[in-house]
Amino acid sequence: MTGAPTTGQGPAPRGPAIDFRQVSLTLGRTDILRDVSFAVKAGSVHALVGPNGGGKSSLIKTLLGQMPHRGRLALDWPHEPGAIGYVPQALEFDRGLPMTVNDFMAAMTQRRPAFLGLARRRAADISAALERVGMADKRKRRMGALSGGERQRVLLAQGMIPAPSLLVLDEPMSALDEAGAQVYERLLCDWRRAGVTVFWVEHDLQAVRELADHVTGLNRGVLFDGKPADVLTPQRLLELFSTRPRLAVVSDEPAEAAA
Ligand SMILES: Nc1ncnc2c1ncn2[C@@H]1O[C@H](COP(=O)(O)OP(=O)(O)OP(=O)(O)O)[C@@H](O)[C@H]1O
Repeated sequence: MTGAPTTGQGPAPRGPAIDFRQVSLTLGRTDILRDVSFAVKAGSVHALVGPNGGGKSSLIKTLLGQMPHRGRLALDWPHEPGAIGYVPQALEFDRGLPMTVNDFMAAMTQRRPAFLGLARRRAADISAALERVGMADKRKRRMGALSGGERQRVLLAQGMIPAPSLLVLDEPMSALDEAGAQVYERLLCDWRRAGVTVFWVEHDLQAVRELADHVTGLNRGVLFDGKPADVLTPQRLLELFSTRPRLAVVSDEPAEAAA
């Protein structure tokens, strides 16, 4: 056992605590993240909110080791390191591609090429994951023929194989309809019960208020950090999503660029 903090409620966590300590990211000449410091408790559902372009996806990519950051980023696992599931914001692909849901799940979750079919070892996991998101009956549909919400359910399903101890979700609810949102809420309950750490970028602040244990506001740097009921105050939200600070930045640009 390590000294990972726990949520103080529910089961012993199987997911890691995460410590961001003065994490900065500069791409080209742009400061994307500046001295970002906050902690995610092991086994908690932790939401990340902020305006468009505030650096949320970049922080996720940094967490996944895909960005040349400065500062310290540590994952403190309660036991052996487990699997990390990642659900991206969207999936870019040619809609005309003859790729079924089964093909996509095979390509995402097994090493052998998808055209050789599903590995027997993975077939049961894939069926169970598609069942959990309500997509088992559409597994032979072409990915390009699915609605945005259905594609998002499939993206959630691929993030569940192999069973993750840490789930990193980039706006998983953005295209979900009401039924899809209920599916997602059930999954969150299951993950919380299993002690999985969930790090979740979300724009729907009502969902964050109802479903997250903790929330961090990010706009290049950390704006606030705490329990949703304490920190998501009307004044905070006004400041967070106000366009005025960005207009001030734009006014520094040459006139034609700002137009
Ligand atoms: N590879 C890159 N090179 C240069 N700038 C980048 C790169 N990736 C992202 N950025 C810039 O970093 C800033 C933060 O982008 P990011 O996608 O992390 O924000 P976000 O908070 O996830 O936004 P949204 O809510 O709109 O998805 C943006 O100004 C974006 O243009």
